[in-house]
Amino acid sequence: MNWDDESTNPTRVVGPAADGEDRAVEAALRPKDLGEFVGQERVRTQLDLVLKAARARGATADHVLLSGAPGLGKTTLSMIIAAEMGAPIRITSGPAIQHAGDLAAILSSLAEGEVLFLDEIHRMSRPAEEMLYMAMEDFRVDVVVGKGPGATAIPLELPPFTLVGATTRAGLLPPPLRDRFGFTGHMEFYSPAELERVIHRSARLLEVDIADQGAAEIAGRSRGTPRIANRLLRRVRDYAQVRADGVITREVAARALEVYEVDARGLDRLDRAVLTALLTLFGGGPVGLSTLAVAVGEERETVEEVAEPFLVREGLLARTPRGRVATPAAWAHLGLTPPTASGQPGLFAE
Ligand SMILES: Nc1ncnc2c1ncn2[C@@H]1O[C@H](COP(=O)(O)OP(=O)(O)OP(=O)(O)O)[C@@H](O)[C@H]1O
Repeated sequence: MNWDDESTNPTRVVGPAADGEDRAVEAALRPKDLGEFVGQERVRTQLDLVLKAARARGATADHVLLSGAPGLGKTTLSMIIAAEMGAPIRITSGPAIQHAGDLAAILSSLAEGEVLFLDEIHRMSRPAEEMLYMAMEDFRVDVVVGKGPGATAIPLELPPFTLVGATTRAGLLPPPLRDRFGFTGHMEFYSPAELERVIHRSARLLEVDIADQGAAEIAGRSRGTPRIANRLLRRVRDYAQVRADGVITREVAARALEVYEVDARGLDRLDRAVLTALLTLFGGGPVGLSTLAVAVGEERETVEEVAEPFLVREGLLARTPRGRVATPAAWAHLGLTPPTASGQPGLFAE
């Protein structure tokens, strides 16, 4: 099974990247203003001040950098910024801008005050990135015409605009780019209570009948991510329609998510396979990544990049210099007992 490309992998119901169905329904579920946007109090309060101050000055808002994992609401916030400023928005991404000319074409066609949302800004090409520095600071680009010794740079004035850059890793951005943003917002994973609010709101929009406990059950399995919460809600709705009376109760949600192999903590089959192998075959570790990957019949990269980040975040697995090690919480989660002194003691075993 190919788990690597989460964007095309239809089997991973807890993958954070958007799939085709997500894209089709997300537009309808996006909050339209800051008041509707759930959670992220700090970013919301700070952004509210930035936008209100810009509006009061009759100016274009400062450039904004949003960092955080996929599915936490960066695209949604960029649309809210445009809406709050009463400005149009243009959406593109770093990988779509291969040449500086691609960027020049976009920048030169922006309207005054327009918001340019640049997703995955860390994946832009170097020449485009350098052009962006000048555009952000001076609202000007140099368009190079011709090649070789005869090439000339023609300066082009741009209307003031607001760049909203999004990145999963702010640390990957070169400091000169990072420094040109007036405001940086770090998006955190959502608490279960916040996800419950997201789920109730989406259920209302999708006209799905859901009990508080049903929403809590889905929230607990959504890995801190609204996109996953909305996707699980849709899968549970299907189950409720076909196998129950359409109402999402706690039992219906739990049964539905069992069908999709998402456990009470949001682990899926791959996550559990990795943990089970670590505990049952290697006594909780330490064990090398390659050995662990062979044991679960997956590629090293799949284990390292798809399964491990969430297991580490949940405090179920630790990456140590000696190899992968299960924590006491991992034994408890799978209902297993760690080996005693007569067995093979793990790093965390007493
Ligand atoms: N704070 C929030 N309140 C309510 N819904 C939210 C919130 N954040 C995200 N969502 C929902 O989650 C979905 C995914 O959000 P969005 O596309 O903005 O994430 P993203 O961070 O841009 O992801 P990616 O980096 O993969 O593009 C949206 O449909 C939106 O409805």
